[in-house]
Amino acid sequence: MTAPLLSLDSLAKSFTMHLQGGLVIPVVSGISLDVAPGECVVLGGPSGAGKSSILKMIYGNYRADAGAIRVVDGSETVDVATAAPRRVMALRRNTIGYVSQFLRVIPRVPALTVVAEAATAFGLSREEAEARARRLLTLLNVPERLWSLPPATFSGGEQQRVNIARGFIADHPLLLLDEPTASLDARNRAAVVDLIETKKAAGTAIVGIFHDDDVRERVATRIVDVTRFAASAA
Ligand SMILES: Nc1ncnc2c1ncn2[C@@H]1O[C@H](COP(=O)(O)OP(=O)(O)OP(=O)(O)O)[C@@H](O)[C@H]1O
Repeated sequence: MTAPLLSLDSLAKSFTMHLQGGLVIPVVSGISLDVAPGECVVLGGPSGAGKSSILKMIYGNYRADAGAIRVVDGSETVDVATAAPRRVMALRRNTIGYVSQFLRVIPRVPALTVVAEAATAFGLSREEAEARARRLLTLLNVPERLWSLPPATFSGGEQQRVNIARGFIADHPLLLLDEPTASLDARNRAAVVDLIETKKAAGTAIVGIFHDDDVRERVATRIVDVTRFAASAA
């Protein structure tokens, strides 16, 4: 088997509610999972099982309570669980892409620039970035008349497609997808499935959450039910 790009080792997460007298809510524990280049591992399980929390730990948004999150970054391996914030920021720039369920709207910046900026931040030239942005917005059926407008007034589905274009434009070796197809119609879901297949074929390692069964079945190389990592209250 190809060496993993991402390795979760005995990872655990609970939340401490400081305003509730320090109440501890255990979420997941003992997560060990390897993801190789070209694989798409889908996290399954019911609402509240901890799927998004796992993605947020890998991206460094949530701190892990225990365990390691090893990510291969060029010739180095970085443990996100213990890395300094500056190292995590560099990982996000070069190695880990993340598509959340909603676009964080940036005021006054046109949609084409919102998308292209993710590629220039990754190190591509402005020309290449804009060419890729145009191609992706076309593939995702975002009408050209919208490209020069800021996405603040776009519909939910249009904003989400700008968000997906932004997440897919660079060549990050690891891509985290948190329900990217949630607000899309069948045609655009199919466009996202095609984009995921292209990334897999290019050797990107993907960890994703998809509520649509048809999308999940089409893109998953493996489905991991996270309820098997359910943590119990101490
Ligand atoms: N920042 C937070 N503070 C407190 N509790 C949180 C926080 N984030 C998540 N939780 C709790 O952790 C549990 C897991 O949430 P998470 O969002 O990871 O689940 P999920 O499996 O992705 O659910 P869904 O499918 O509904 O999105 C939930 O009980 C949630 O309330």
